[in-house]
Amino acid sequence: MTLALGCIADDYTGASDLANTLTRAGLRTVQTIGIPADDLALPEVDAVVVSLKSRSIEAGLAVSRSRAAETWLRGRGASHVLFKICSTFDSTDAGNIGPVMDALRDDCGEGIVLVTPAFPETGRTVYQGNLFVGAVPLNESPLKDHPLNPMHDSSLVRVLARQSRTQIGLVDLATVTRGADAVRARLAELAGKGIGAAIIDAVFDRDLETIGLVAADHRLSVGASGIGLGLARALVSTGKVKSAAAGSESGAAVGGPAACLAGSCSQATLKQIASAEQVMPVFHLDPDRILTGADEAQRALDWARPRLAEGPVLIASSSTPDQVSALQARHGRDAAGHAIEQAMADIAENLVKSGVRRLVVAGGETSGAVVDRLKIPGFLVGVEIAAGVPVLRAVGAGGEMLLALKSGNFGGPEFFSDALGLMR
Ligand SMILES: Nc1ncnc2c1ncn2[C@@H]1O[C@H](COP(=O)(O)OP(=O)(O)OP(=O)(O)O)[C@@H](O)[C@H]1O
Ligand SMILES: O=C(O)[C@@H](O)C(=O)CO
Repeated sequence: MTLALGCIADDYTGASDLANTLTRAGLRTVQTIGIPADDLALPEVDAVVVSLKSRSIEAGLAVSRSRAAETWLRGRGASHVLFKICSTFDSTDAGNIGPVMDALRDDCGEGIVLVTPAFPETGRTVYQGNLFVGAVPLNESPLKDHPLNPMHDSSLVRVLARQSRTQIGLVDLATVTRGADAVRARLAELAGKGIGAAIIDAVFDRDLETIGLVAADHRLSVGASGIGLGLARALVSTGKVKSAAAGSESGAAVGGPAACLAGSCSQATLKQIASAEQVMPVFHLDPDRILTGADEAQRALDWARPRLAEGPVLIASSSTPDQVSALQARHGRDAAGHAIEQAMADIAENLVKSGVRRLVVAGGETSGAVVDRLKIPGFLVGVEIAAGVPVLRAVGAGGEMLLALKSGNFGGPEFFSDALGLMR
């Protein structure tokens, strides 16, 4: 297998978002959980997305795991590696986008790295280096209340400069609009000044196509699914990859009981839970009980098991920003997040033991905890449920299973029923 594109994603939902984008753009793509074991049989593909759970861990660990993934991908022929980050640039001043970018850049000897989280299909655009989420700048969006990495600055040039060892430049939209050669000239100018990375503006998919053409000549880029789209289209349009039919079917029906787990506290997920209340039974976990050692997971399982034969159920830990802040003040941010993720993993593991074969999970960290616990080594990409969220078929696991891993902010109000409707 010689890869046309290697990708390292900093969380599992982000990885499936990217794998979905690459597949839709014609690249045969597989998503692996971590670096694949040597004995994992992978199909012949153009792109591998190695999913890490490195967004919110200590920067040194994020760097070492990303480096190992890069070595594996380059060893399979990937001349370009995309480090997939969140389209809302989820990170703190301690990292992890800057430190991982710096390390990968050193490893591959890249002069200047293009960076953009733009993903117009989901409302993420970048103008003059400022990230917009829908109509508002990042710092006015719901991301200002994110439980793990509240985002308070929309200027990505500033945000990345606080995290990185290199100076950060800007390639503005006027330059992108003038085309690939104009972007190349601007990058050469910035690199000549010793600048090692540049935020690049993008508002429309056509901007991403220009960016993809330029990025494809480099060894490394950093961004969300938008730059993945640009890279994939560039690989197809330059003939480096023969376009494959998008993965519109996810194999034979799996059937069996279905369940949804929500650990995301995003506004989108809160709305989706409220809609689900109309069509399926919903159990609201008590986060305080999880943190004080009560067997809240068992209480949820006792509630769920008798209901599974009648239809899907949803178990949610999600709370409003005020409730999240109050819980974190009582127990600490990391302890709260970790304990709830582990409770979700316990619930998922036991639901699967009870026969659940179709599982929808909301939230990147939550999905990471669940997929790790289920020991799933990788996924094939099926139909798209919503922008950035495909149906995933587990590969190499014990039994057949379908999953959907939803990034916190993605999907319409009916997401849970939309997903289950496509997971047969
Ligand atoms: N009620 C709650 N109070 C405090 N923290 C919570 C609560 N419910 C869940 N959490 C934690 O909040 C974090 C949510 O992160 P997660 O990545 O799962 O969702 P998200 O950030 O909305 O999704 P994404 O990363 O895909 O955008 C997790 O660590 C989870 O355990
Ligand atoms: O890019 C995004 O917004 C998503 O794929 C994601 O990474 C959220 O966790």
